[in-house]
Amino acid sequence: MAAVEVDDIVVHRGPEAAVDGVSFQLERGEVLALLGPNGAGKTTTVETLEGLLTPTEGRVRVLGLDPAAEHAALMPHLGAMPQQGGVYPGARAREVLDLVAAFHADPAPPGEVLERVGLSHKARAEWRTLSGGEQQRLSLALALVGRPDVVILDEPTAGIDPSGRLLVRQLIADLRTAGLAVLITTHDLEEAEKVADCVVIIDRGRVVASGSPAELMRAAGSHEIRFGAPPGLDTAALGKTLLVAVDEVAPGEYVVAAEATPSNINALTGWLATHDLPLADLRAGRQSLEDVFLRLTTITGETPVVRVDAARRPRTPQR
Ligand SMILES: Nc1ncnc2c1ncn2[C@@H]1O[C@H](COP(=O)(O)OP(=O)(O)OP(=O)(O)O)[C@@H](O)[C@H]1O
Repeated sequence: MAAVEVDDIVVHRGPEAAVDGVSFQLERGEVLALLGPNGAGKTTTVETLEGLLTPTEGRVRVLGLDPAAEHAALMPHLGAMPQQGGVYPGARAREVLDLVAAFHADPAPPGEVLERVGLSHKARAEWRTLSGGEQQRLSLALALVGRPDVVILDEPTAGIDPSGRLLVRQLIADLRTAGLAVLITTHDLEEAEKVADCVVIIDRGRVVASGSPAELMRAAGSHEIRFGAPPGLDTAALGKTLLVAVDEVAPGEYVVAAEATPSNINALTGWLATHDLPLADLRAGRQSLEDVFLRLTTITGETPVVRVDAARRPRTPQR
């Protein structure tokens, strides 16, 4: 049994379906990143996993439990970090953590948790006096103090400084190593690429791609060779030789839509040599997850250009 199972759920917020046929699974010891543009349905999905919203169609299970109908049984095992803290403004950081720890049968020592999120020095500070990033860190501590089996972190690094981001990434990696199932939503695609075993990209309430970051980048045909040479090369002729598209993306800067295999590099340098053209620089590259994301999601209000479904998830076909 997967730690989290989401099967073809439809979730309404008002008359509109904010989530419209989303499926994925998350195993223990895995990190899944839910990505998507603003309004895609990430928080709606997360709130459904937390039992705060109920799907009108489909099925959700967390540790085999229905999060809405079996909320009380699930809560001790689920650590959730909401997008907004929801903490009483006058409460002190350590007090809030102690309070939440007291609800759990076997909590982690609150002092240690505060230390792990780099907030020991603010233990006595009131919530309202914490900076945005510090509030985020405290929310993360609140999600972890009950020693959960499944952790859901809604934008865990939003507003957190670069060293805090590293800390959160390390923390997520530690949780995975400890065998927890970790689901994060994020707009930080570099973060998703670094920490996630599986990425699910949703747009307008539907899954447009899922798979490991590497699978997605491979499936999107994301390899390229970049090189510098004199401006105005005959890219059509070079493209014919290489049997792929060649673009001059800036004067004297070229991108070949091909993997940097020895034979492709050989063909490219051979063509330049034949035409007595100098090679200024040569880089083998891979597009980032951000490139893939932008290709797949609706950033202009038009229909997504490419749809990839690279991995075993979702199990059921998307509608
Ligand atoms: N309380 C609500 N009442 C009605 N509609 C809502 C409510 N909350 C969200 N929505 C709508 O549901 C859709 C999905 O919103 P959701 O918050 O799940 O998106 P998201 O992917 O988390 O976005 P973001 O990246 O901006 O946080 C949006 O169209 C949003 O306007």
